[in-house]
Amino acid sequence: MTAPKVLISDALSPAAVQIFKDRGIEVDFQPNLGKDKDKLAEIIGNYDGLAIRSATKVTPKILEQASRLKVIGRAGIGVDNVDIPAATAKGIIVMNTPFGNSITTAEHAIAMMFALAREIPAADASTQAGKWEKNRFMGVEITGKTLGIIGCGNIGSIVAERALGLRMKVVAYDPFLSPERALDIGVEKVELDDLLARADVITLHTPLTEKTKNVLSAENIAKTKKGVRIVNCARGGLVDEAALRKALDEGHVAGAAFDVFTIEPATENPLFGHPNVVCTPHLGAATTEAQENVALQVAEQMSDYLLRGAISNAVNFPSITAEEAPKLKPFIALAEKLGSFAGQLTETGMKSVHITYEGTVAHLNTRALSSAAIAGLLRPILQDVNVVSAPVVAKERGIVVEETVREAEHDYDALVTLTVVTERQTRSVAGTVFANGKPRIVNIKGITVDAEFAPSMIYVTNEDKPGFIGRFAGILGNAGVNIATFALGRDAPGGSAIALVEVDGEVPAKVLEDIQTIPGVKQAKALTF
Ligand SMILES: NC(=O)C1=CN([C@@H]2O[C@H](COP(=O)(O)OP(=O)(O)OC[C@H]3O[C@@H](n4cnc5c(N)ncnc54)[C@H](O)[C@@H]3O)[C@@H](O)[C@H]2O)C=CC1
Ligand SMILES: O=C(O)CCC(=O)C(=O)O
Repeated sequence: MTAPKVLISDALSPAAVQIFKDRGIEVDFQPNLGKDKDKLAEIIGNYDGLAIRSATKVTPKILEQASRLKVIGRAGIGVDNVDIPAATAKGIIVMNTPFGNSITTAEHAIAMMFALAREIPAADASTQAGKWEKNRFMGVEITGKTLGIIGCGNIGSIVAERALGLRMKVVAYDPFLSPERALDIGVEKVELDDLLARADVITLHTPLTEKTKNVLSAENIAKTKKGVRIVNCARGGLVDEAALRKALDEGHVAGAAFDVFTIEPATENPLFGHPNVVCTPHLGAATTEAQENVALQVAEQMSDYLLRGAISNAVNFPSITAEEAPKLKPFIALAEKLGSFAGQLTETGMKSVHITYEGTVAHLNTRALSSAAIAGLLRPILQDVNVVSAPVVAKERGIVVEETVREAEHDYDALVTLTVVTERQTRSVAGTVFANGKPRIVNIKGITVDAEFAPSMIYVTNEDKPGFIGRFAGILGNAGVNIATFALGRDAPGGSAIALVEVDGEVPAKVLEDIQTIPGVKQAKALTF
């Protein structure tokens, strides 16, 4: 196997380069490339992995050229510079490092709050200009004031902890914060309007989503306490910058400290130039410690995926540990092949898919297995679908996916059963993995069979009547198609029967037509795996 190749297109700590090298991965470190999208598009096709911070924008145009890209690693938290749906559609894993820079970013928010409270940047500029304006600067004390945190996740809760240490009162608005967690952190969970009315300082720590965009709109800014100070170290776009400027100009808002802006790099912005505004150029994560953390973590995670198939902190795929990956691999192949079997036989719209995991397989990562099964199922119809994109594609098409896990209730150590409900019928197929690691199909529509998945197969359903095998073999022999293996099954003597036949080479359409003419044959289909 040739060594995977990774491109680092942003200013990551060089620690990442060393990790990739130590793990045997070829690495190109081009810290300024992210800003040159044409050059990035030109060379991205040479890489299996792309490690970035926030300067590189991974757009559909870049992804179009990324023919062998398997993983994008964001050394940081926000992945809004990556087009996740486009990456997912191409089967590219997108991972981030959700905790590596949280403390540093929380500290930046606290630093910004103090900078506002004591006007440190303006006082510094004035002092260094030789003005000694001791009477110009009159700050406010933080102790006893109320901090309103919008978004109390990793960073928000660290900010809360620090603020409580500063003897502030902390209220938090976060619809996903449980009352127990709020109690644990020591914050009062409140509604947004309550926070707006009570906070002396508001700090934002949510991602930018449709729901959080302009969470501090003109209308909401108007609901804040007069003299409020606003800190944004999360994402540009959470606050309506023009409305905030107006509120600053009118003296309703006493100060604003922004690290992030609606348009970045921010070379101009409505907030710029106001005397009570403090700005930093997206420095929230910029400490040596945080950058080492995220660089090391992203390099480890990407290497683990490229070399061992382990997935952690992916935003578009369930996690798979390095220990789990080899155990999962044969079952991923089984799930994909069972899906493919059902997909190749499905001719009408699918309504739902039910996947049952029994025995030892029930203890594996069934979400990953279900993604593989759905990819196999949809690929005969959609081609471009893959293990990463399959669940999203199924959802878009209105296909309901359900999973059941249970202890073994049969002879197999592990059994995966896939049931597909279409507009016309319900079809089940089940398989297992033998000790040699090879997936086998063991049941079709309730009829026991035993066959390996072969590159070229013929699937026949027929009435269990004498004479079928002789005629079938005759048709294949006359057409020069060699039979490699032959698996038969039936529900009862004289009942419904199934033949799953491995052949060498492609099955000519004429052969299938002739098989259909054998008395009692209901369906004959060529399958490929
Ligand atoms: N300035 C910088 O350099 C950095 C900025 N960030 C940004 O900080 C933000 C927060 O990061 P983490 O705390 O790690 O994320 P997180 O996912 O742990 O926390 C986000 C919180 O926002 C809450 N939330 C989601 N929708 C909400 C809504 N509509 N209203 C209120 N709360 C809502 C979530 O429930 C969650 O608790 C991210 O957007 C990230 O991009 C992160 C690191 C550095
Ligand atoms: O890499 C950076 O400096 C930006 C960090 C950030 O915004 C994030 O991790 O979400």
